Amino acid sequence: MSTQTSAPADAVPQPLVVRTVPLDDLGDTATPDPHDLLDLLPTERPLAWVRRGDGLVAWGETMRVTVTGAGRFADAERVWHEVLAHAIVRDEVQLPGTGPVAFGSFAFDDESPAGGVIVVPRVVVGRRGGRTWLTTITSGPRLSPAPRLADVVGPRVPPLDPGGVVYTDGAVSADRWREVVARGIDAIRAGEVDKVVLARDVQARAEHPVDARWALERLAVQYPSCWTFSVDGMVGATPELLVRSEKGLVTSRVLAGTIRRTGDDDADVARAAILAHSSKDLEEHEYAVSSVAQALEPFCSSTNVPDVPFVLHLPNVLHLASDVTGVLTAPTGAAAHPSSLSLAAALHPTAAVCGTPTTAARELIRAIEGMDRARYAGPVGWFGADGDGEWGIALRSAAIDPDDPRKVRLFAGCGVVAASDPPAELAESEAKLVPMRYALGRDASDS
Ligand SMILES: C=C(O[C@@H]1C=C(C(=O)O)C=C[C@H]1O)C(=O)O
Repeated sequence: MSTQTSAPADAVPQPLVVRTVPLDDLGDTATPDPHDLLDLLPTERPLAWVRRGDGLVAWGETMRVTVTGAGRFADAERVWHEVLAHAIVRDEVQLPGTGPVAFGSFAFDDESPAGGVIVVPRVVVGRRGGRTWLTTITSGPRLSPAPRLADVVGPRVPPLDPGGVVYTDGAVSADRWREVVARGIDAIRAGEVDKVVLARDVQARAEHPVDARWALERLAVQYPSCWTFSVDGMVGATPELLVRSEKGLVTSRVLAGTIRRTGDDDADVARAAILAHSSKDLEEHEYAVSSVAQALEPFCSSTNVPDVPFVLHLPNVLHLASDVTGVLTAPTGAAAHPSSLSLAAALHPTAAVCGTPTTAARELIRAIEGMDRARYAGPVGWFGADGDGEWGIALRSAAIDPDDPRKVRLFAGCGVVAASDPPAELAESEAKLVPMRYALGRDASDS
């Protein structure tokens, strides 16, 4: 386990200086458009967490903390608290996402060299429920003057078109991945696990370096009910919220159980009904919901777990979905309730992306999946000074290669139970690759 900061807390010569001011000149707040926020982003290292035009975009790096190992979440959180302890903050808006903010992305597996990162940006622009704000985070001896958007936003450079994209096999070819799924089913039948989530990657090579903003804009428009994110080269639009923690209330959107859409609305209504009654999918879903409910329980005075899932309609697939909620309480002996990142650490990996039981499923994934998931299926999101924040599961996502941004690794996985069928899972994984293929494409039908 190791922690590295580009500006370690004890070596930061000056405290963080954080100013949040209201912003009036950002689009029509009554009908938020994701472009209003995303259009502000520069090409270099854009940070984003947006949904239906609300959320946060950020750029610049005042501090970066890289972590590895099983303690990666706790290490990141410790450094964040150390830095905050000395921060000079004036927050004139006082909403979730105002004041100091850090974005993070963490590896799925404790043993992955991808580890994790939190980035404290230099500039954040946020919007929520018709209110918009600007935060600057610098370091210095005293409070800086109130920032103005015009001073911190560069000239708008439209997202760069990646050009033609060629797709090739990732670590495991599609054919061989069917065998991986078959091995997973054998392990379930042998009683090693009840459910395992198996994933694959696909390598994309674009004609030009991939500008994350190109993907973000396409994803935010096409997948408005998802959380469109960009943190340290990890880009995607996830439908699955690992945890949101806000003023003592915690929410998790659990997905598991999937059916592909046909493109025909009537047929899809019929498919939604099939999904809602499919015992195989309901079983997969139940494992995922129980894992979240059990992980939240020690931190909550009460939880609400829906009896039956609803069907979430996305352009590419339909999912069984449950919104689990809870009221946070301080665990015995602790003064405060845990931060959103600690909750994410406690929840991760849920059975929606790992399996049941967790340890055996993770071992099975290590043994048969044949790739390092890196930050795919790990927590991605942001948190603030009070620990509140939002962490999604990095699904429907891709990693832009930092050494060669023409290269992008796309990921997709599927929950496997005893009744699963390898060719059907392969087809489901293809459907889950559609959002990122679309994101790298060039016109509406490109996917
Ligand atoms: C693993 C992924 O998705 C997860 C698996 C699902 C399933 O198997 O039905 C559904 C949603 C996600 O929890 C992915 O998109 O890569």
